[in-house]
Amino acid sequence: MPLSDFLGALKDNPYFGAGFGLVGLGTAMAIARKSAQLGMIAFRRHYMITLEVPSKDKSYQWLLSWITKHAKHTQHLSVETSYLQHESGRVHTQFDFLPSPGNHIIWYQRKWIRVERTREKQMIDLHTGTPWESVTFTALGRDRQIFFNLLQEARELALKQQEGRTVMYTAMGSEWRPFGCPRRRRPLTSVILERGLAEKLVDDVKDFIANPKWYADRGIPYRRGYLLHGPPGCGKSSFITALAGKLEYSICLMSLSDRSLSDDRLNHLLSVAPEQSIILLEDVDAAFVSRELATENPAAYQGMGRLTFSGLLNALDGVASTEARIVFMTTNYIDRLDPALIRPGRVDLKQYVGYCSHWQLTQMFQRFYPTEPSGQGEKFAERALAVSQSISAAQVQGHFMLNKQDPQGAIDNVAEIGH
Ligand SMILES: Nc1ncnc2c1ncn2[C@@H]1O[C@H](COP(=O)(O)OP(=O)(O)OP(=O)(O)O)[C@@H](O)[C@H]1O
Repeated sequence: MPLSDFLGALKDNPYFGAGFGLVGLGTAMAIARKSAQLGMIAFRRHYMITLEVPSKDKSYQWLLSWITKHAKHTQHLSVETSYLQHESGRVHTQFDFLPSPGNHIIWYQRKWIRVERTREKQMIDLHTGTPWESVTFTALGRDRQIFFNLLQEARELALKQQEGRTVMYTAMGSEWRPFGCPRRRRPLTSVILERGLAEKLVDDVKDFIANPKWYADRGIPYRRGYLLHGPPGCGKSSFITALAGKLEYSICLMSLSDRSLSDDRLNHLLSVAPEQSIILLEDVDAAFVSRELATENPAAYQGMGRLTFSGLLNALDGVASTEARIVFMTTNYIDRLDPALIRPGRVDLKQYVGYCSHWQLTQMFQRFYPTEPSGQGEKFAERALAVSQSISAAQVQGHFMLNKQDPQGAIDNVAEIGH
Protein backbone atom coordinates (compact mmCIF):
# COMPACT_ATOMS: atom_id res chain seq x y z
CA MET A 1 0.00 0.00 0.00
CA PRO A 2 1.36 3.45 -0.82
CA LEU A 3 2.35 5.58 2.14
CA SER A 4 -0.24 8.29 1.31
CA ASP A 5 -3.12 5.77 1.58
CA PHE A 6 -1.77 4.47 4.83
CA LEU A 7 -1.57 7.98 6.26
CA GLY A 8 -5.11 8.67 5.02
CA ALA A 9 -6.35 5.56 6.75
CA LEU A 10 -4.73 6.64 9.98
CA LYS A 11 -6.26 10.09 9.69
CA ASP A 12 -9.80 8.74 9.46
CA ASN A 13 -9.41 6.16 12.12
CA PRO A 14 -11.34 7.20 15.25
CA TYR A 15 -8.49 6.11 17.46
CA PHE A 16 -5.86 8.17 15.72
CA GLY A 17 -7.80 10.81 13.85
CA ALA A 18 -8.61 12.95 16.86
CA GLY A 19 -7.79 16.50 15.95
CA PHE A 20 -8.20 16.01 12.18
CA GLY A 21 -11.97 16.64 12.40
CA LEU A 22 -14.80 15.50 10.11
CA VAL A 23 -16.15 17.96 7.58
CA GLY A 24 -19.18 18.71 5.48
CA LEU A 25 -22.21 18.18 7.80
CA GLY A 26 -25.45 19.92 6.87
CA THR A 27 -25.88 18.88 3.25
CA ALA A 28 -27.08 15.65 1.69
CA MET A 29 -23.71 15.30 0.10
CA ALA A 30 -22.08 15.70 3.41
CA ILE A 31 -24.38 13.08 4.98
CA ALA A 32 -23.58 10.64 2.22
CA ARG A 33 -19.93 11.34 2.60
CA LYS A 34 -20.22 10.99 6.35
CA SER A 35 -21.90 7.60 6.16
CA ALA A 36 -19.25 6.45 3.72
CA GLN A 37 -16.67 7.64 6.15
CA LEU A 38 -18.36 5.84 9.01
CA GLY A 39 -18.26 2.69 6.93
CA MET A 40 -14.59 3.24 6.41
CA ILE A 41 -14.10 3.88 10.10
CA ALA A 42 -15.83 0.64 11.01
CA PHE A 43 -13.71 -1.13 8.44
CA ARG A 44 -10.52 0.36 9.76
CA ARG A 45 -11.48 -0.24 13.34
CA HIS A 46 -11.60 -3.91 12.54
CA TYR A 47 -8.71 -4.00 10.13
CA MET A 48 -6.04 -2.07 11.96
CA ILE A 49 -4.05 -3.42 14.78
CA THR A 50 -2.31 -1.46 17.47
CA LEU A 51 0.18 -2.27 20.14
CA GLU A 52 0.80 0.03 23.04
CA VAL A 53 3.93 -0.38 25.12
CA PRO A 54 4.20 1.66 28.32
CA SER A 55 7.62 2.87 29.44
CA LYS A 56 7.59 0.64 32.46
CA ASP A 57 7.50 -2.46 30.33
CA LYS A 58 10.78 -4.33 30.00
CA SER A 59 10.71 -4.14 26.22
CA TYR A 60 10.34 -0.36 26.10
CA GLN A 61 14.05 0.51 25.86
CA TRP A 62 14.64 -2.28 23.33
CA LEU A 63 11.85 -0.92 21.18
CA LEU A 64 13.24 2.61 21.24
CA SER A 65 16.56 1.29 19.92
CA TRP A 66 14.73 -0.76 17.33
CA ILE A 67 12.77 2.29 16.15
CA THR A 68 15.97 4.34 15.94
CA LYS A 69 17.47 1.68 13.73
CA HIS A 70 14.43 1.44 11.46
CA ALA A 71 13.38 5.08 11.35
CA LYS A 72 16.75 6.04 9.86
CA HIS A 73 15.35 9.00 8.02
CA THR A 74 13.42 10.53 10.84
CA GLN A 75 14.51 14.07 11.51
CA HIS A 76 12.97 14.22 14.95
CA LEU A 77 15.31 12.89 17.51
CA SER A 78 15.94 13.20 21.20
CA VAL A 79 19.27 12.56 22.81
CA GLU A 80 20.28 10.34 25.70
CA THR A 81 23.70 11.13 27.10
CA SER A 82 25.69 8.67 29.13
CA TYR A 83 29.15 8.68 30.62
CA LEU A 84 31.33 5.66 30.17
CA GLN A 85 34.39 5.08 32.26
CA HIS A 86 37.17 3.21 30.53
CA GLU A 87 39.44 0.89 32.44
CA SER A 88 42.12 3.55 32.16
CA GLY A 89 39.81 5.79 34.19
CA ARG A 90 39.18 8.14 31.24
CA VAL A 91 35.58 9.24 31.02
CA HIS A 92 34.00 9.23 27.60
CA THR A 93 30.69 10.91 26.83
CA GLN A 94 28.37 9.02 24.55
CA PHE A 95 25.33 10.41 22.78
CA ASP A 96 22.58 8.05 21.70
CA PHE A 97 19.84 9.33 19.44
CA LEU A 98 16.35 8.10 20.12
CA PRO A 99 13.16 8.90 18.24
CA SER A 100 11.63 11.99 19.77
CA PRO A 101 8.06 12.09 21.07
CA GLY A 102 5.70 12.36 18.10
CA ASN A 103 4.97 10.27 15.02
CA HIS A 104 7.33 8.20 12.96
CA ILE A 105 6.55 6.03 9.98
CA ILE A 106 8.45 2.82 9.41
CA TRP A 107 8.39 0.34 6.54
CA TYR A 108 8.67 -3.11 8.08
CA GLN A 109 7.99 -6.54 6.60
CA ARG A 110 6.28 -5.00 3.58
CA LYS A 111 3.93 -2.95 5.72
CA TRP A 112 3.78 0.64 6.88
CA ILE A 113 3.77 1.01 10.62
CA ARG A 114 3.03 4.20 12.39
CA VAL A 115 4.95 4.66 15.60
CA GLU A 116 3.72 7.23 18.04
CA ARG A 117 5.85 8.03 21.03
CA THR A 118 3.95 10.01 23.64
CA ARG A 119 5.20 11.68 26.77
CA GLU A 120 2.72 12.89 29.35
CA LYS A 121 3.76 16.23 30.73
CA GLN A 122 1.26 16.08 33.56
CA MET A 123 1.80 12.50 34.57
CA ILE A 124 4.90 11.40 36.40
CA ASP A 125 5.68 7.76 36.99
CA LEU A 126 5.83 7.82 40.78
CA HIS A 127 8.13 4.81 40.86
CA THR A 128 10.87 6.34 38.78
CA GLY A 129 10.15 10.06 38.99
CA THR A 130 10.27 10.30 35.17
CA PRO A 131 7.45 11.45 32.83
CA TRP A 132 5.00 8.75 31.88
CA GLU A 133 5.69 7.57 28.37
CA SER A 134 4.39 5.05 25.93
CA VAL A 135 4.93 4.05 22.36
CA THR A 136 2.08 2.85 20.12
CA PHE A 137 2.51 0.89 16.92
CA THR A 138 -0.29 0.88 14.33
CA ALA A 139 -0.40 -1.32 11.27
CA LEU A 140 -3.01 -2.37 8.73
CA GLY A 141 -4.37 -5.88 8.85
CA ARG A 142 -5.35 -8.25 11.60
CA ASP A 143 -2.24 -10.30 11.83
CA ARG A 144 -0.61 -9.80 15.20
CA GLN A 145 2.39 -11.75 14.08
CA ILE A 146 3.99 -8.56 12.82
CA PHE A 147 4.14 -7.26 16.39
CA PHE A 148 5.54 -10.51 17.72
CA ASN A 149 8.22 -10.38 15.05
CA LEU A 150 8.96 -6.78 15.84
CA LEU A 151 9.27 -7.43 19.59
CA GLN A 152 11.43 -10.45 18.97
CA GLU A 153 13.70 -8.50 16.65
CA ALA A 154 13.99 -5.65 19.15
CA ARG A 155 14.94 -8.12 21.86
CA GLU A 156 17.56 -9.78 19.68
CA LEU A 157 18.98 -6.41 18.74
CA ALA A 158 19.28 -5.47 22.41
CA LEU A 159 20.96 -8.78 23.24
CA LYS A 160 23.37 -8.31 20.36
CA GLN A 161 24.32 -4.89 21.65
CA GLN A 162 25.01 -6.48 25.04
CA GLU A 163 27.07 -9.35 23.64
CA GLY A 164 30.47 -9.48 25.27
CA ARG A 165 29.33 -6.73 27.61
CA THR A 166 28.23 -6.40 31.19
CA VAL A 167 25.04 -4.47 31.85
CA MET A 168 25.02 -2.38 35.01
CA TYR A 169 21.68 -1.58 36.60
CA THR A 170 20.95 1.01 39.22
CA ALA A 171 17.82 1.41 41.27
CA MET A 172 15.43 4.08 40.07
CA GLY A 173 12.38 4.31 42.25
CA SER A 174 11.14 0.80 42.60
CA GLU A 175 12.75 -0.46 39.39
CA TRP A 176 16.13 -1.41 38.07
CA ARG A 177 17.23 0.63 35.07
CA PRO A 178 20.29 0.04 32.89
CA PHE A 179 22.93 2.58 33.75
CA GLY A 180 24.95 3.96 30.84
CA CYS A 181 25.76 1.63 27.98
CA PRO A 182 26.77 -1.95 28.67
CA ARG A 183 30.48 -2.09 29.45
CA ARG A 184 32.97 -4.24 27.67
CA ARG A 185 33.45 -7.37 29.76
CA ARG A 186 36.48 -7.22 31.96
CA PRO A 187 38.48 -10.44 31.61
CA LEU A 188 39.01 -12.27 34.89
CA THR A 189 42.69 -12.59 34.13
CA SER A 190 43.02 -8.81 34.30
CA VAL A 191 42.25 -8.88 38.02
CA ILE A 192 45.14 -10.43 39.84
CA LEU A 193 44.16 -11.62 43.29
CA GLU A 194 46.23 -13.81 45.62
CA ARG A 195 47.17 -17.13 44.03
CA GLY A 196 44.13 -19.42 43.68
CA LEU A 197 41.71 -16.92 45.20
CA ALA A 198 39.84 -15.92 42.03
CA GLU A 199 39.48 -19.60 41.05
CA LYS A 200 38.13 -20.46 44.50
CA LEU A 201 35.46 -17.75 44.30
CA VAL A 202 34.51 -18.51 40.70
CA ASP A 203 34.17 -22.23 41.49
CA ASP A 204 31.99 -21.46 44.48
CA VAL A 205 29.61 -19.27 42.49
CA LYS A 206 29.48 -21.72 39.58
CA ASP A 207 28.78 -24.60 41.93
CA PHE A 208 25.95 -22.61 43.47
CA ILE A 209 24.41 -21.76 40.11
CA ALA A 210 24.62 -25.35 38.94
CA ASN A 211 22.81 -26.88 41.92
CA PRO A 212 19.31 -25.48 42.39
CA LYS A 213 18.06 -28.98 43.26
CA TRP A 214 20.36 -29.26 46.26
CA TYR A 215 18.66 -26.21 47.75
CA ALA A 216 15.16 -27.28 46.76
CA ASP A 217 15.61 -30.76 48.28
CA ARG A 218 16.62 -29.27 51.61
CA GLY A 219 14.11 -26.45 51.58
CA ILE A 220 16.90 -23.88 51.72
CA PRO A 221 16.29 -20.57 49.93
CA TYR A 222 18.21 -20.55 46.69
CA ARG A 223 20.54 -17.66 47.38
CA ARG A 224 24.14 -17.15 48.32
CA GLY A 225 25.78 -14.19 49.95
CA TYR A 226 29.41 -13.17 49.64
CA LEU A 227 31.39 -10.56 51.52
CA LEU A 228 34.67 -9.31 50.13
CA HIS A 229 36.55 -7.26 52.68
CA GLY A 230 39.91 -5.60 52.81
CA PRO A 231 41.75 -2.34 52.18
CA PRO A 232 40.77 -0.05 49.32
CA GLY A 233 42.11 -0.55 45.81
CA CYS A 234 42.86 -4.26 46.12
CA GLY A 235 40.38 -5.44 43.53
CA LYS A 236 37.08 -6.22 45.25
CA SER A 237 34.87 -4.31 42.84
CA SER A 238 37.02 -5.16 39.81
CA PHE A 239 36.80 -8.84 40.63
CA ILE A 240 33.01 -8.78 40.97
CA THR A 241 32.68 -6.98 37.63
CA ALA A 242 34.96 -9.51 35.95
CA LEU A 243 33.09 -12.38 37.59
CA ALA A 244 29.78 -11.06 36.26
CA GLY A 245 31.34 -10.91 32.79
CA LYS A 246 32.57 -14.47 33.06
CA LEU A 247 29.15 -15.75 34.14
CA GLU A 248 27.40 -13.54 31.58
CA TYR A 249 25.47 -11.94 34.41
CA SER A 250 24.57 -8.30 34.83
CA ILE A 251 25.22 -6.28 37.97
CA CYS A 252 22.60 -4.51 40.06
CA LEU A 253 24.53 -1.88 41.91
CA MET A 254 23.02 -0.45 45.00
CA SER A 255 24.19 2.03 47.56
CA LEU A 256 22.81 1.45 51.01
CA SER A 257 23.68 4.99 52.01
CA ASP A 258 21.15 6.30 49.48
CA ARG A 259 18.92 8.39 51.69
CA SER A 260 15.83 7.69 49.69
CA LEU A 261 16.13 3.99 50.36
CA SER A 262 13.51 2.65 52.72
CA ASP A 263 13.00 -0.85 54.08
CA ASP A 264 10.09 -1.49 51.75
CA ARG A 265 11.88 -0.21 48.69
CA LEU A 266 14.95 -2.31 49.32
CA ASN A 267 12.82 -5.36 49.90
CA HIS A 268 10.95 -4.76 46.68
CA LEU A 269 14.10 -4.06 44.65
CA LEU A 270 15.80 -7.23 45.79
CA SER A 271 12.79 -9.25 44.83
CA VAL A 272 12.48 -7.76 41.33
CA ALA A 273 16.15 -7.76 40.32
CA PRO A 274 16.61 -8.79 36.68
CA GLU A 275 17.29 -12.41 35.88
CA GLN A 276 20.90 -13.50 35.81
CA SER A 277 22.23 -10.66 37.84
CA ILE A 278 24.54 -10.17 40.78
CA ILE A 279 23.31 -7.77 43.42
CA LEU A 280 26.21 -5.66 44.58
CA LEU A 281 25.99 -3.75 47.84
CA GLU A 282 29.17 -1.71 48.05
CA ASP A 283 30.67 -0.32 51.25
CA VAL A 284 28.02 -1.82 53.50
CA ASP A 285 29.81 -0.35 56.49
CA ALA A 286 29.09 3.18 55.27
CA ALA A 287 25.37 2.72 55.73
CA PHE A 288 25.39 0.73 58.92
CA VAL A 289 27.55 0.84 61.91
CA SER A 290 27.40 -1.88 64.44
CA ARG A 291 24.25 -1.50 66.47
CA GLU A 292 26.35 -1.29 69.62
CA LEU A 293 28.20 1.75 68.33
CA ALA A 294 24.93 3.35 67.41
CA THR A 295 23.54 2.71 70.85
CA GLU A 296 26.64 4.14 72.48
CA ASN A 297 26.52 7.31 70.45
CA PRO A 298 23.07 7.68 68.94
CA ALA A 299 23.54 11.34 68.05
CA ALA A 300 26.39 10.53 65.64
CA TYR A 301 24.31 8.04 63.73
CA GLN A 302 21.06 9.90 63.51
CA GLY A 303 19.48 10.59 60.12
CA MET A 304 21.34 7.78 58.36
CA GLY A 305 18.45 7.32 55.95
CA ARG A 306 15.15 5.57 56.26
CA LEU A 307 16.59 2.13 55.81
CA THR A 308 16.85 0.38 59.11
CA PHE A 309 19.28 -2.35 60.00
CA SER A 310 16.50 -4.85 60.62
CA GLY A 311 14.99 -3.77 57.29
CA LEU A 312 18.21 -4.76 55.54
CA LEU A 313 18.34 -8.11 57.34
CA ASN A 314 14.73 -8.84 56.42
CA ALA A 315 15.32 -7.87 52.81
CA LEU A 316 18.36 -10.15 52.59
CA ASP A 317 16.44 -13.01 54.21
CA GLY A 318 13.50 -12.44 51.94
CA VAL A 319 15.55 -12.68 48.76
CA ALA A 320 14.21 -15.97 47.57
CA SER A 321 13.40 -16.93 44.07
CA THR A 322 13.59 -19.89 41.77
CA GLU A 323 16.51 -18.11 40.12
CA ALA A 324 19.94 -18.28 41.63
CA ARG A 325 20.19 -15.12 43.69
CA ILE A 326 23.71 -13.91 44.30
CA VAL A 327 24.43 -11.02 46.63
CA PHE A 328 27.92 -9.57 46.92
CA MET A 329 28.80 -7.07 49.61
CA THR A 330 32.05 -5.21 49.97
CA THR A 331 33.57 -3.34 52.86
CA ASN A 332 36.90 -1.92 53.94
CA TYR A 333 36.04 -2.47 57.59
CA ILE A 334 34.64 -5.87 58.42
CA ASP A 335 34.99 -5.18 62.15
CA ARG A 336 32.44 -2.38 61.83
CA LEU A 337 29.77 -4.74 60.59
CA ASP A 338 27.18 -6.13 62.87
CA PRO A 339 27.64 -9.89 63.34
CA ALA A 340 23.96 -10.40 62.48
CA LEU A 341 24.61 -9.11 58.95
CA ILE A 342 27.42 -11.48 58.20
CA ARG A 343 26.14 -14.66 59.73
CA PRO A 344 25.79 -17.73 57.47
CA GLY A 345 22.62 -17.55 55.41
CA ARG A 346 23.19 -13.87 54.81
CA VAL A 347 26.88 -14.09 54.08
CA ASP A 348 27.91 -17.63 53.24
CA LEU A 349 31.46 -16.87 52.17
CA LYS A 350 33.64 -14.15 53.61
CA GLN A 351 36.84 -13.43 51.80
CA TYR A 352 39.67 -11.13 52.66
CA VAL A 353 41.15 -9.40 49.61
CA GLY A 354 44.35 -7.82 50.81
CA TYR A 355 47.54 -6.05 49.83
CA CYS A 356 49.74 -7.49 47.12
CA SER A 357 51.73 -10.61 47.84
CA HIS A 358 55.03 -11.49 46.15
CA TRP A 359 53.15 -13.67 43.69
CA GLN A 360 50.64 -10.94 42.78
CA LEU A 361 53.36 -8.32 42.27
CA THR A 362 55.25 -10.67 39.97
CA GLN A 363 52.11 -11.48 37.98
CA MET A 364 51.12 -7.84 37.66
CA PHE A 365 54.56 -6.89 36.41
CA GLN A 366 54.59 -9.67 33.83
CA ARG A 367 51.13 -8.82 32.64
CA PHE A 368 51.96 -5.15 32.24
CA TYR A 369 55.34 -5.73 30.59
CA PRO A 370 54.79 -9.01 28.75
CA THR A 371 58.06 -8.88 26.81
CA GLU A 372 60.27 -8.59 29.90
CA PRO A 373 62.21 -11.68 31.04
CA SER A 374 60.41 -13.45 33.93
CA GLY A 375 63.18 -12.71 36.45
CA GLN A 376 62.34 -9.02 36.25
CA GLY A 377 58.90 -9.55 37.78
CA GLU A 378 60.46 -11.34 40.75
CA LYS A 379 62.97 -8.56 41.18
CA PHE A 380 60.21 -5.95 41.15
CA ALA A 381 58.19 -7.91 43.74
CA GLU A 382 61.15 -8.32 46.11
CA ARG A 383 62.06 -4.68 45.98
CA ALA A 384 58.46 -3.52 46.34
CA LEU A 385 57.90 -5.67 49.42
CA ALA A 386 61.17 -4.38 50.93
CA VAL A 387 59.70 -0.88 50.66
CA SER A 388 56.28 -1.73 52.06
CA GLN A 389 54.14 -4.74 52.90
CA SER A 390 50.96 -2.73 52.35
CA ILE A 391 50.86 -2.00 48.64
CA SER A 392 47.49 -2.14 46.94
CA ALA A 393 47.04 -3.37 43.38
CA ALA A 394 45.63 0.05 42.47
CA GLN A 395 48.90 1.66 43.62
CA VAL A 396 50.91 -0.82 41.56
CA GLN A 397 48.77 -0.13 38.53
CA GLY A 398 49.30 3.63 38.99
CA HIS A 399 53.06 3.09 39.31
CA PHE A 400 53.18 1.08 36.09
CA MET A 401 51.19 3.74 34.28
CA LEU A 402 53.81 6.30 35.29
CA ASN A 403 56.49 4.02 33.87
CA LYS A 404 54.51 2.82 30.91
CA GLN A 405 57.44 2.49 28.51
CA ASP A 406 60.10 1.89 31.12
CA PRO A 407 59.97 -1.47 32.96
CA GLN A 408 63.44 -0.96 34.41
CA GLY A 409 62.32 2.42 35.71
CA ALA A 410 59.35 0.72 37.39
CA ILE A 411 61.84 -1.48 39.27
CA ASP A 412 64.38 1.23 40.03
CA ASN A 413 61.79 3.74 41.24
CA VAL A 414 59.83 1.23 43.25
CA ALA A 415 60.13 3.38 46.37
CA GLU A 416 57.85 5.89 44.68
CA ILE A 417 54.84 3.53 44.62
CA GLY A 418 51.82 5.25 46.03
CA HIS A 419 53.52 8.67 46.37
N1 LIG B 1 43.93 -7.22 42.02
C1 LIG B 1 43.92 -6.32 41.02
N2 LIG B 1 44.38 -6.63 39.80
C2 LIG B 1 44.38 -5.71 38.82
N3 LIG B 1 43.95 -4.44 38.97
C3 LIG B 1 43.47 -4.08 40.16
C4 LIG B 1 43.42 -5.01 41.24
N4 LIG B 1 42.92 -4.39 42.31
C5 LIG B 1 42.66 -3.14 41.93
N5 LIG B 1 42.96 -2.94 40.65
C6 LIG B 1 42.79 -1.67 39.90
O1 LIG B 1 42.66 -0.63 40.86
C7 LIG B 1 41.49 0.16 40.66
C8 LIG B 1 40.58 0.12 41.89
O2 LIG B 1 40.21 -1.21 42.16
P1 LIG B 1 38.84 -1.67 42.83
O3 LIG B 1 37.83 -0.57 42.75
O4 LIG B 1 38.48 -2.98 42.29
O5 LIG B 1 39.28 -1.83 44.33
P2 LIG B 1 38.38 -2.13 45.60
O6 LIG B 1 39.12 -3.14 46.40
O7 LIG B 1 37.01 -2.45 45.21
O8 LIG B 1 38.45 -0.73 46.32
P3 LIG B 1 37.37 -0.07 47.33
O9 LIG B 1 37.43 -0.85 48.59
O10 LIG B 1 37.90 1.32 47.48
O11 LIG B 1 36.04 -0.13 46.65
C9 LIG B 1 40.86 -0.39 39.41
O12 LIG B 1 41.21 0.48 38.35
C10 LIG B 1 41.47 -1.73 39.17
O13 LIG B 1 41.67 -1.95 37.79
